[in-house]
Amino acid sequence: MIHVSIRDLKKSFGNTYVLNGINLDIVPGELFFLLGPSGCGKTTLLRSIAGFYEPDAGSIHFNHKDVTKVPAHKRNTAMMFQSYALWPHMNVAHNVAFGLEERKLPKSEIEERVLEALRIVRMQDLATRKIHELSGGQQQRVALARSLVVRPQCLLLDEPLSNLDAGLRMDMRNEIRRICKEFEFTAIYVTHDKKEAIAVADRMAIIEHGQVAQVGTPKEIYRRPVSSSVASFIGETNFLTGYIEYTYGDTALVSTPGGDFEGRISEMGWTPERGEQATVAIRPEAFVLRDDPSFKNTLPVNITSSMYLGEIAQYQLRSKTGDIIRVSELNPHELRTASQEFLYAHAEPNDVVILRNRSVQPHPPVSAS
Ligand SMILES: Nc1ncnc2c1ncn2[C@@H]1O[C@H](COP(=O)(O)OP(=O)(O)OP(=O)(O)O)[C@@H](O)[C@H]1O
Repeated sequence: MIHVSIRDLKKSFGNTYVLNGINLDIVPGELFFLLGPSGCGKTTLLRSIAGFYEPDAGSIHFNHKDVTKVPAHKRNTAMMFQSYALWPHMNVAHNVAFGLEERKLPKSEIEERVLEALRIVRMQDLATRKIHELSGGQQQRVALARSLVVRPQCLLLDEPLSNLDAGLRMDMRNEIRRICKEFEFTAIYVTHDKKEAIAVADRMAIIEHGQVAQVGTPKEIYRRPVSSSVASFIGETNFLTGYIEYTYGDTALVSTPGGDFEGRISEMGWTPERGEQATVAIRPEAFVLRDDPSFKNTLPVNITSSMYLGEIAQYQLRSKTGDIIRVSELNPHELRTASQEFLYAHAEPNDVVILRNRSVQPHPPVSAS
């Protein structure tokens, strides 16, 4: 198990910085996810950790040892790619053994380690099968065994499940978590699948424009995002803008044109001042539709469209001031239909996040000059 420490990491291609000062600590035995929009630099960061790219600036330490300039084959990491590129003409065991044979290890040790890796992924009974005789999920397991056979200190996974269908993905993500936890790997996992990350990660980093926007457990990031971009990246969110009325502890009240909302302040160390602009973020499932206007934290709305989807009902609503609000109602007994009459969309303060308003910057390429 290793501790991976990344400091001020920068990497450019041509004159554009793709990693723009990454700082991260991944603790021993942690299953850590890198998540973010396409092109934000996730794969570049993973490849830098593997040693395939040398950064322009900054450092990478494994257990306090500086590996920034150590070549990939001496880092004791194993990387599993999106396309798992197995050799079709070789059988399972031979595919797994290949990396060890290249390293010229003794035959008996290779056999022992291949068997151990196949046991971990529960493929020991299919060791002599040809790759083309395996299902997609079984091929995936062979690719994982091939990564594990080198006994890496750190397992790096780049979209490892993107070639699998939905059912297999679910099985394999649970399997990857089981293996990482049982054998105490430090693992760094890149995906753009938010549900996969929320279900499997111990912690995750949201990367935006080559920088870390937020680090936390899936619950922390889902329930207390630090910005509107993180909030909307990780799940659907309603935003209302307004002004701070008052603050106490980690709670603030924001007055929006449609109604007042009390909620939790998104960022540690930010003490909003009265009159400061702020944004209220509320997930669709955090709203409850009521006929009674007497609740606090409520927005008068009318329904513009509604859809029954079995386990949930989805509503699109319009507030008096024209804001479009989306609400999901779990286990709906009846579907409310579009009407001109006002209902009241209520959210508990604990489910409301108060975000600091920052001027939203479009993302120009950052010059590496
Ligand atoms: N070898 C390279 N040469 C030039 N540009 C590159 C290279 N590798 C990546 N890039 C660029 O760097 C940016 C980040 O790429 P990267 O693959 O790290 O993003 P990502 O977050 O993994 O994206 P995705 O989710 O789409 O896989 C992209 O604009 C990409 O085109």
